[in-house]
Amino acid sequence: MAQLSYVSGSVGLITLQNPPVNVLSAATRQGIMESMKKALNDPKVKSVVICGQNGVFCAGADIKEFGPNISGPSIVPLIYDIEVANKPVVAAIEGSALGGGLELALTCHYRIAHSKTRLGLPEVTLGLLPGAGGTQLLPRLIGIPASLELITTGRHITAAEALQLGLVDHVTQSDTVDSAVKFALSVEGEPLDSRRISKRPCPHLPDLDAVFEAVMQKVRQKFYGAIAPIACVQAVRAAATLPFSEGMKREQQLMSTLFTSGQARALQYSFFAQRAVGRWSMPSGASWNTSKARPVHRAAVLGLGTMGRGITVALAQAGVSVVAVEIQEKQLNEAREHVYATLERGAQQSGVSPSCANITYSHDIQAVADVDLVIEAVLEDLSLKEKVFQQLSAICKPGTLLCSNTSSLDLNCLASQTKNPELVVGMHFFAPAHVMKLLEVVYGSKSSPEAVATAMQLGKKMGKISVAVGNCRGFVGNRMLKPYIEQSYFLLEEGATPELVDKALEEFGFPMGVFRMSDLSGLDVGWRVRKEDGLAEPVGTSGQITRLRGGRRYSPLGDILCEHGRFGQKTGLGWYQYGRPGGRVAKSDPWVFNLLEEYRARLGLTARPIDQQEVLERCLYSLINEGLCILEEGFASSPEDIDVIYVFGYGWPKHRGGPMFYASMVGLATVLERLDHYYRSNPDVPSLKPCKLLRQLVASGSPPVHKWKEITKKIQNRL
Ligand SMILES: CC(C)(COP(=O)(O)OP(=O)(O)OC[C@H]1O[C@@H](n2cnc3c(N)ncnc32)[C@H](O)[C@@H]1OP(=O)(O)O)[C@@H](O)C(=O)NCCC(=O)NCCSC(=O)/C=C/CCCCCCCCCCCCC(=O)O
Repeated sequence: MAQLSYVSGSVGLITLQNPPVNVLSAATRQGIMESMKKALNDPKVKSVVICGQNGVFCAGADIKEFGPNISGPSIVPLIYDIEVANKPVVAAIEGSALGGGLELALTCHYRIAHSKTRLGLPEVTLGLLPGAGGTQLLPRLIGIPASLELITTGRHITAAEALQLGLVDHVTQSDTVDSAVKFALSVEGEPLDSRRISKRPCPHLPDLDAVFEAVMQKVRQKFYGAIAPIACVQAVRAAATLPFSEGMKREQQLMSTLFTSGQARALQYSFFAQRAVGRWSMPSGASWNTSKARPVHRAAVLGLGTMGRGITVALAQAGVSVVAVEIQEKQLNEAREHVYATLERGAQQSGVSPSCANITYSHDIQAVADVDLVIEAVLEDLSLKEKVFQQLSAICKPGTLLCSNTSSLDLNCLASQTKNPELVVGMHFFAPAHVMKLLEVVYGSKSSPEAVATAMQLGKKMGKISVAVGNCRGFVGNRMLKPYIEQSYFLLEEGATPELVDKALEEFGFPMGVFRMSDLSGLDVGWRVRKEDGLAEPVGTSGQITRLRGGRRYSPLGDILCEHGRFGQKTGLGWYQYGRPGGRVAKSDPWVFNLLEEYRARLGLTARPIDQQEVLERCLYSLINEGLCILEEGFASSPEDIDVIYVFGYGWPKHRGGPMFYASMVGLATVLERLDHYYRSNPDVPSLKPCKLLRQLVASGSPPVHKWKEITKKIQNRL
């Protein structure tokens, strides 16, 4: 797992060999230790170069090994043997140097990086801190402010930025190992004391207390509820105030607390879940490793409203040539300007040139005739979309993939309008489409595996985390949102306020509670759907209110707000007041309190005290229950799919893993017991009725999330 060879007469070359990304698993650590010992004891060796096989230096500790019993040599003493070595050690960094990989490089006396390398200390994103000395070494090398920023965000940086910060000594465009070997030869025999970072003092920072206080406040706000960023700040503070050995002890202390935390488990689960969703499968058995994606060189976006514009930007930024079509001239011109400005801004931020040259605009749908793939993003109206799909099917060259950005309509209806329904899939983006990471790739009953593979691959190219899901109402994300929102309305009827419900959810870790979120996305969207479903009927001021519709409890509160023109932020009024249309700052609105009181009085409902626990249980457990139904019915193929959708599309707090992981942390038996309890007192609310899969999982001893598939398969086989 690490090999010593000899080059250029006097250089010992240690190569990490643990594909694909040379993580520091037990055998690799053992290999480094033995190779280092051999090289240092060999009088022929005057310098050492450490590199990684296959163009990757090292992605850090092996996360799969984390747990109560880590075997093999400990990482900290191992890499510090490198710093104390009496022969110069040079890190030849290419590909990635992350976490423990970067810490390994920091204990080397010199660092040469290839220009395409990414470096960083991303441990915070795994619920940890850089626990192999990173919090003590980095501030001594690049100073406190830059270290705080890198360590608390876990951001990966380019070699150019690393050079600017003083994190690496040289950046090369040519062969990294060759450059490092030449460099090692040039420094043989030179004194090493000044090269040992642990021996350096931390650069002085005036107003130390004020700097740390400000960073701590920022971190608490930005990563609400997460403990790792706070521990990171505390550890860096130790570097600034304590001698190295004391700082190391503090780092280890803080690391021990994080290492066994539920948050670390959740974040590490999420790391692997993000990768697992790429290994998609369909109920037919087709999957990622049996289906070949087609190349997409040229794509079209049809409809340049908010979503269409974001999708155009995302495609252009991914280097795909785009034909952007909008039939309304005014909207087309506005879109062109908007897309241009967004690309310019993005280019300024990332330091690359904008990709405007990749886009052509047209108001004629015929312009899509020779593209490889179309993404339709016209208004969310079934008959309009059906017409568009008929046209696309007639215009596009044979084999063009036809995708819809619908968030709720039946994909099979759209596919049935085309000559080749196997070429139709959903690509459900989230607003803003060029920013949000999530993409639901929806397969209909006739979608071909090749079409799914192509949409998944295009999503990856656009930097999205793509999840393949089945074609049920609302797909996965929005379907689960329905019972969550429904419960929040029922809670208002029973005595809660929007503020109380939102506070509970925001303290749980959502960036916005359900009511603030609804105000942001627009209350009229759901209202239109409910009207189409025949649920929302005008109430008026003196009309009768029926709470039982379609055989189940229904709350018309959202409809009443819409009847008063309160569509949320865009109208300046919704569940809160915003001062003006488009305002962002939510303020409590006495109008809403009065409405709730009058509403309860009209229905003879008595307000009762509701606590945060009840809000969380009812909103979250009903959402979890719906997720389990989706798994049971096979519209998502694994709990990881659902969790990734919720974390990356719906603001579920990352450090809680996702709804399925959270349920397993709370205890499936507890979730079942609470749902049973609430369903008993609300038998007209079917979303509170625990689903079969939940009962089955509990009956099987509540296995961990990665074992649920065995049980879902059994249920599906019986259906
Ligand atoms: C950028 C990447 C490196 C590469 O990206 P890409 O090319 O897209 O490839 P991927 O698909 O992402 O990855 C390929 C496969 O490799 C797997 N992988 C990647 N990284 C790791 C890893 N670090 N560990 C394990 N596996 C990894 C990945 O899953 C893929 O496989 P598969 O498809 O899933 O099968 C990108 O991969 C990336 O960003 N990787 C993560 C980098 C990272 O986060 N590194 C930091 C790791 S944590 C670390 O380094 C910590 C260091 C300090 C260690 C100190 C340890 C002390 C422990 C003791 C603490 C005391 C406890 C006391 C307890 C008590 O008191 O009891």
